Amino acid sequence: MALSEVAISADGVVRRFGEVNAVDGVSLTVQRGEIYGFLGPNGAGKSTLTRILCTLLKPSAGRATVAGYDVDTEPGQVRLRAGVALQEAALDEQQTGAEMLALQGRFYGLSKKATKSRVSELTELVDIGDALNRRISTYSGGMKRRLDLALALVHDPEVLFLDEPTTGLDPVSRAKVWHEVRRLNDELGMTVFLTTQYLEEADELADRVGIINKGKLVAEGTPIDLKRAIGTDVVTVTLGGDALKARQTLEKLDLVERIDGSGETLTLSVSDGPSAISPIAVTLAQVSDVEVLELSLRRPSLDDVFLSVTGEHITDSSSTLGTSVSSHSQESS
Ligand SMILES: Nc1ncnc2c1ncn2[C@@H]1O[C@H](COP(=O)(O)OP(=O)(O)OP(=O)(O)O)[C@@H](O)[C@H]1O
Repeated sequence: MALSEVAISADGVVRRFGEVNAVDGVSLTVQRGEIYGFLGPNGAGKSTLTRILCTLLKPSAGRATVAGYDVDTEPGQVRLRAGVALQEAALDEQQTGAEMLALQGRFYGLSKKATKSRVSELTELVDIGDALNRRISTYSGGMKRRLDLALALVHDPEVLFLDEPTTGLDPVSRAKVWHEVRRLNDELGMTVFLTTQYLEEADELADRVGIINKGKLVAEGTPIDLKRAIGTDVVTVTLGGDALKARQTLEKLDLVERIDGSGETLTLSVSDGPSAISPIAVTLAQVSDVEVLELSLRRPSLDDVFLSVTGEHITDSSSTLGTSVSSHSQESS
């Protein structure tokens, strides 16, 4: 049978928990070989859709396929072709990494010989080499995630599901996971469906991003197209002194389309950032009792995309991995 070009499809998928529509009519398509970033705040419905696609949860309505098979009616076929690393890795702390990988190999019906050669391939692929023969209880958080990733790959899946693969990891471990995901995609052409609440992660890794809020897909596209569609640049001003007075003055400038934020830091939407920045600086310099502590121009971020479609920021600073969204989005735009 020819391999389907569509790796994942969801058509009007709904999942209810009592009164809550955790997933509320999501339709999306992921092509083979894509990295699809499913971005949204806590409780948006990311894990629920992932669990449905991995056959761990039944949809209340709608239809979904993975690798061409229906997740509801052909779950066995889907499981053979899908690798899954969920948020809570189910690792047995008393076993070694090698033992768990061998067990997983047997679970998928690989012979002892095939499992051994697969384990050595995986050791290289996910960079867990010398820790494999240690008990999992000695692993760091990053090591556990990488072992979990290796476990998801034992049966050489066509589609890899990663549910928030870097939540809680330090920057070095996070960079390693990103590197591995890219390598799996580049070298093996593996399709990756990755949920994240981190803007940078979606921006860095995903070919396309779907933004989910309250169970609904509210925007979808390449990170660059999504940000371009905002149509404005962003000027951020940090002020000392009478910030309210500064804001009122800025509101009178025609070139400022919108001002968000309160207190000392204001976010100004402008259609042409480079030509707006100097009138803004000159205007602020003329306001008495106001000091400009910082003035910067940036391209829109995925958070600005989220803001424009939902009226809210995606979440607090935890979504930005502790780095400035602005500097990152400037680099990647
Ligand atoms: N088993 C369940 N029973 C009842 N409600 C649930 C269940 N699982 C999820 N929910 C609810 O469904 C909604 C979506 O949850 P989900 O875990 O899919 O969100 P998420 O985007 O993955 O968030 P997080 O990043 O916090 O994991 C939330 O309101 C959650 O409380």
